[in-house]
Amino acid sequence: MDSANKASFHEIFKSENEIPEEYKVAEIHQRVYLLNGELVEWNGDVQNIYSPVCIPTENGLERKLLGSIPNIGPKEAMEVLEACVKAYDNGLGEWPTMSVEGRIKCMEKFVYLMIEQRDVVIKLLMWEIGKTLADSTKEFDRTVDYINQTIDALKDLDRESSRFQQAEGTIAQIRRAPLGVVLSMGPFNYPLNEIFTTLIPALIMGNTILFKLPKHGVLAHYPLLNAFKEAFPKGTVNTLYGKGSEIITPIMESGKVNVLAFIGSSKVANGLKKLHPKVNRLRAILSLDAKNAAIVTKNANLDVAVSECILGSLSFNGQRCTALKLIFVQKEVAEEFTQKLTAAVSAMKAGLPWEKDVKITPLPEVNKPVYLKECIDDALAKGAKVLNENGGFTEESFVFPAVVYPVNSEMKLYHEEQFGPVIPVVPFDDIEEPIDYQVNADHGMQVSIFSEDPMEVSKLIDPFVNLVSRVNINCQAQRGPDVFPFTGRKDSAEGTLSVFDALRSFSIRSLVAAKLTESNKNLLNSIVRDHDSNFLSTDYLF
Ligand SMILES: NC(=O)C1=CN([C@@H]2O[C@H](COP(=O)(O)OP(=O)(O)OC[C@H]3O[C@@H](n4cnc5c(N)ncnc54)[C@H](OP(=O)(O)O)[C@@H]3O)[C@@H](O)[C@H]2O)C=CC1
Ligand SMILES: O=C(O)[C@H](O)COP(=O)(O)O
Repeated sequence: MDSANKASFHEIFKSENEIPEEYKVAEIHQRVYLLNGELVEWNGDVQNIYSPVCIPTENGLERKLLGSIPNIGPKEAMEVLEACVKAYDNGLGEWPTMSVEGRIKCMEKFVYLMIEQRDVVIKLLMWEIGKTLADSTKEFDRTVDYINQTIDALKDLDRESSRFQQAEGTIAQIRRAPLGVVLSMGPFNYPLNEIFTTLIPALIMGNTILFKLPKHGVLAHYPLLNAFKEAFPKGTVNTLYGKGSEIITPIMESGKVNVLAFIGSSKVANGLKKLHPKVNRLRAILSLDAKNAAIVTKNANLDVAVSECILGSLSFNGQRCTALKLIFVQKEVAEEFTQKLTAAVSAMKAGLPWEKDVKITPLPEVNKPVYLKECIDDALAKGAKVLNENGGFTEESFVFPAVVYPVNSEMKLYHEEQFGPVIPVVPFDDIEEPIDYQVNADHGMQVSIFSEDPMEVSKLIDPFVNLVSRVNINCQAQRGPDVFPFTGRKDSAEGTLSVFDALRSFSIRSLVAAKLTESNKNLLNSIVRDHDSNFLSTDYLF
């Protein structure tokens, strides 16, 4: 890389006085955690939280200190678990027995209090994980929408379970009952949204929750602690802060967690599952790693393919499980495609999260720049090139995206989930090659097919529908809309999330059944009206 190009990236990190006042945040030194409805004070060990945004100092670039959080130990972690177990009380606690209407009211109060914290949470997301202003705002608003959609979906579900079914002389009402104590954990790339995609449906179905936040993104939750405390009964929601390996291990080993709701890497998820002494009693709802491929055939509209592959590969610097992490391009169009791709990547603006039009921002994971360099060097040593001039340029936490070509199955970039701003491009002759990749991959989440030929598209859909859980046609891979099912095959997922699926995943269908006689009909009719007296449907079977 020549020094003129490097110089243009030195401007990325600004001194504190160059940061606009409206985007500055005060340090947060959190000394409380939520236990049994109280914000319990913590005077022990703490963990410092740093931003991926660096500040130039006399000693060079340094990650800005954002604050600190309690490092609670195993003893306190077990108290948090016990509060949760007690609040559930074998299904007899205040929360699991509360009417659906009552739970919805609590959730509505929570959303109201959450929205009051919108601006500060968005600012913290930018500082803690380096997400752009547009994407941080989207993460917050999407989370609020998700909660509201969940409330609506629960109303529909409750209406459904107010009805009776009858077959073979038996009549039954199918109720949705909670599962128990849910441990919810999530990754750093959507620290707010991902935790809430399990915590909210689990909670509203009557389970009690303890949750552990990722170390990048934990402070963005601090303004919401009070909302949890105010909105829900004691012990219903409890928080864990500290080193995952120290505090989660005893919790899992206790056997008192009924549901592990985990979004993150399969390595950590599988390790946690194994700790449960009776793993058959543990329900696991997991959303895990993926290496989604794009397939650009000779019949693709290359402009569409390039713009969607860039969105897919580089939104939030490629740090999404749904990101496109390997691009197959048919040899006939490989040169034109890579030229267009390289030009578009080179034109992307790098900078700090709140700056206008910025798409490429600093990365939170301290070791990520070194790991990405290893992957790129491995490919270079095996015959690939970085096509764009500044590709892979690194300055402390910042890495400019690299288009690497031609990548093959001997290289790390072909197999490993880079989860960062590197686009490996694989030329292919025969369409069987990307299919083989998917057959042999450990993951099976999504694929994106780019072609304008209906016959070709139709021929490709069938194998891929059976290899992954979503086939995208002429568009990038993504989780949304959140009402669509979100899952994966092989190491990519266990269970399904979405506004509707999650309510079902965090509950069990529990029957109230009776012989179909005239007197039972009358009895059940009056029971269902009682159960439903202050809520919803009057649309009964009889
Ligand atoms: N399918 C999906 O929906 C998504 C999947 N992902 C996947 O997540 C990964 C990236 O996220 P990342 O945050 O690095 O995932 P990790 O699996 O490293 O972390 C997820 C959570 O587990 C905690 N944790 C990590 N190690 C341990 C341990 N030994 N014991 C207990 N808890 C632990 C983390 O806490 P701490 O931060 O404190 O270490 C964090 O809260 C990628 O593989 C990506 O594909 C990401 C987003 C969505
Ligand atoms: O965390 C992730 O990577 C998400 O599940 C991806 O969500 P998105 O496709 O909406 O960005």
